Amino acid sequence: MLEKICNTVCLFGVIVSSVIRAKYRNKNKSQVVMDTLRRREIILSSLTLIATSALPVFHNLTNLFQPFSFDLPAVIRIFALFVFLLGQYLFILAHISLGTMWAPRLTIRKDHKLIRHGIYRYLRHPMYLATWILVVSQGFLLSNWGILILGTVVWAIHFFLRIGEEESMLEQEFGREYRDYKEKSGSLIPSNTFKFLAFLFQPWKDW
Ligand SMILES: C[S@@+](CC[C@H](N)C(=O)[O-])C[C@H]1O[C@@H](n2cnc3c(N)ncnc32)[C@H](O)[C@@H]1O
Repeated sequence: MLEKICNTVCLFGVIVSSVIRAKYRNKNKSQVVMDTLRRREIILSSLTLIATSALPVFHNLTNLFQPFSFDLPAVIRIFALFVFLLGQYLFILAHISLGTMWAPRLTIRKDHKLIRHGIYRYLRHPMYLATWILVVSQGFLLSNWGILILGTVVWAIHFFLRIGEEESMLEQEFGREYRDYKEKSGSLIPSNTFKFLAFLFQPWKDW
């Protein structure tokens, strides 16, 4: 029963993320003026999508990674379920705050604005934090080494290659404003934990 719930939540999570991304992708029509490392980003984004979303869904439907399954006490699975839902929540909040400035690759748009409100007030990379949480908790939810290791390794490569490039690109575009923002926010760990937690309980006060 618990296994079925976990599998369904994972599937549901992939559907929710895809719907959100499609919504913001369609909204964003303004011209791209900078597309840093385009080819590398297309390849890495595709691999990340396959390893963290497509394969888990495929496994869910076909038992593709069955030989890599492991047993997990119910209490750890339930914990992983809550962590996974927290990751989804952060992912949704980050999309709401970043709005039309969101892009799947490293791009700067015409009239690009630096977002410093909502969840970005505390964290510069809430989507990446959410992705870390989702990738790891998903491996435990599905209790499968194949899903856990493949997703984590592919995402880790993408994350470590991308994060420095993204910060340099934004610093080049926004200069002093970005350096000031960097001083006042955390990368993956919130600058002010208490205010951050308060924000998570009432995000509508500062979308
Ligand atoms: C996939 S999003 C990830 C955003 C962020 N790193 C995160 O983890 O939430 C990458 C795009 O967001 C844009 N971006 C990242 N931080 C931004 C900010 N604070 N304001 C505006 N655009 C931002 C970049 O231009 C890039 O094209």
